[in-house]
Amino acid sequence: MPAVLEIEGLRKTYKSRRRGTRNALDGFDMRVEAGQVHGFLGPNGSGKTTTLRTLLGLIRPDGGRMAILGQEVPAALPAVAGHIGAIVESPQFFPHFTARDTLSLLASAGDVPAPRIDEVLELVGLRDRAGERVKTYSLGMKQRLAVASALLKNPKLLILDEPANGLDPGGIREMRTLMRNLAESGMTVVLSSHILGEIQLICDSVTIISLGRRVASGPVDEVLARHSSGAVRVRVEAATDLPVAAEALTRAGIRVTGTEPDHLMLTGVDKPATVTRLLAEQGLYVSELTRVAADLESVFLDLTATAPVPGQHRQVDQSTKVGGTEQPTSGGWGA
Ligand SMILES: Nc1ncnc2c1ncn2[C@@H]1O[C@H](COP(=O)(O)OP(=O)(O)OP(=O)(O)O)[C@@H](O)[C@H]1O
Repeated sequence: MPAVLEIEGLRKTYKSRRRGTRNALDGFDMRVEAGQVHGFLGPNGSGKTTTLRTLLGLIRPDGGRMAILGQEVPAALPAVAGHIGAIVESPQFFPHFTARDTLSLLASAGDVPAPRIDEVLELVGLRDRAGERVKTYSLGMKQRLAVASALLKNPKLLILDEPANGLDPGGIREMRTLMRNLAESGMTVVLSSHILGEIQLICDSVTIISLGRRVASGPVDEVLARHSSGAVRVRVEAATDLPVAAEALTRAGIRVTGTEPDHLMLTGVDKPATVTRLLAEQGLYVSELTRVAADLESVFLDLTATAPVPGQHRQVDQSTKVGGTEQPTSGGWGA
């Protein structure tokens, strides 16, 4: 079966007189199979929005190819646009309109039959509040209205940029249930998110992007299994010594992917005895050293510290880490 979404070698360079040249996408690949909830992950500035905007024909790429539902885009966008629902920029609604007014306006503009309005209101759980003005809605309700508007055309592919952004835990859970229900009804959902625990719960598969290139992709379980090797939790006798421990391990080329109040998370540890030795050299005594299955967050943090090899044009999956510990300049984390 052809992929619902296929991207190969996508390139985009922004040029501006003030900021110079910036490679936002540097030969990026992505593939999403039908009926999946697919997570699109990357640090700030890694190229997610550029990818989604390029897919939707809002930005012209400098190279590479893209296909949606088996048709090459942007050439076939007029033919496939009716099968795509997308929220890439924060949608703006008329504050004095009700949700029903808003959807009616969009439905008549898009030739969507009126009964579909009630269907989408039901799907996103806004039917009871559909007669209230949007300005009285919570952020979560506005997000659900945005999803409802993207669902009007009953798309085969739904693309959502940060759908859980700013939502409280209850809102995030509702969004999760909605995504799963949509996938079960046969829709393919691509969502970018910064909430990695959420992506791990919600998604069947993921693509991780860093510095405009793919660093990992595949079913969530496989990505975790492939990148879990060498994940270790370490405690020392006095928790106040953890910063010294982290520094010594980092100096020796071990990646510290998490610093908790009472322990450190490490990756890339071939021999746990190395950790014991390095810490003993600092006069620190290990009280726990446990191999753990990595979660998506630690895999992500590890992978996005991976930089392309200068001068080589290939996916970062095969490239090396810069200095073992260096973070990409465009890295960073959080919304
Ligand atoms: N219009 C533009 N002009 C110049 N540079 C841009 C423009 N838009 C994006 N960039 C740069 O391209 C790179 C990729 O940006 P992009 O917005 O695609 O990243 P992102 O992964 O969506 O980030 P975030 O998670 O912060 O939204 C960044 O270095 C960004 O500064």
